[in-house]
Amino acid sequence: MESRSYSMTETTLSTKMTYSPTQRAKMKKRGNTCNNNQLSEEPQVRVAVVGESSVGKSALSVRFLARRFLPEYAPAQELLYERQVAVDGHLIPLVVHDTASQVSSPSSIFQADGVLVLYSITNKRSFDTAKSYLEIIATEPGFENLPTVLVGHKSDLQHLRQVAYTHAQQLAWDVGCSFYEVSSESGTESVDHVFHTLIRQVLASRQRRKLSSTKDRRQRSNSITSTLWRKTRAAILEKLRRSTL
Ligand SMILES: Nc1nc2c(ncn2[C@@H]2O[C@H](COP(=O)(O)OP(=O)(O)OP(=O)(O)O)[C@@H](O)[C@H]2O)c(=O)[nH]1
Repeated sequence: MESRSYSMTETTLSTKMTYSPTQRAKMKKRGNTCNNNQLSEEPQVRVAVVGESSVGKSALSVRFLARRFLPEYAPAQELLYERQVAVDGHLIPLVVHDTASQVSSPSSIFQADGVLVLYSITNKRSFDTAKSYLEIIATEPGFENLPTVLVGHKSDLQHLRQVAYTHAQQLAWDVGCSFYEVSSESGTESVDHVFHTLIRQVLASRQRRKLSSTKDRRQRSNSITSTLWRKTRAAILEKLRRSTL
């Protein structure tokens, strides 16, 4: 795989962000914690953006990370973007993998903590491809409970719509993932919402795993304690029995 890590200073992607007063005010408005010192550092979150060619994977990634629209279509090789983002008081080192993967070998998904499955609402075939990705995520071993969001992209092109909203909604419902229609052309808000939703799902899933492993440890330790207690009790009873002989 050819991949590049962009640096924010060169291409406005990938840096450790510190926030200006204006940015902090905006983050506060969006519900994010606004003080760098109050943000808790989290482990890296890796997001794979998958979907058929030309559905707008690069446009969506760049809209979220660099707040601008890519009007030109330049078929891209795989790219990795790195940046820190603030979500709900957590400072997340985010890696966005703008993929060129084939549905038949979705290796990028194996390395991801969460997946955005894109199709264009103007292209029925891209919806079928998205469906194939969702089927793989739902059925392949190793992808159990992988946080996933289905994204109907280019929602500004309503007059060219080929995929009904309700059709996609039903698919998302069937496989148990979130679903949004968004446009990278129209602005940042809906695109932010998609990424933030996925990041929240990744954090929640990590939290669940942590809790269940703590529960397992506690159960194991309880069973060790009760075995020890049974042995100690037996030893005491034996001592008492001997002393009364
Ligand atoms: N109208 C509209 N056009 C969009 C939108 N998102 C992307 N495009 C356009 O769709 C074309 C393809 O976008 P890309 O981001 O290059 O698509 P891609 O999925 O990365 O394509 P590959 O690199 O071939 O995989 C570009 O001309 C974009 O400007 C959108 O939300 N609305």
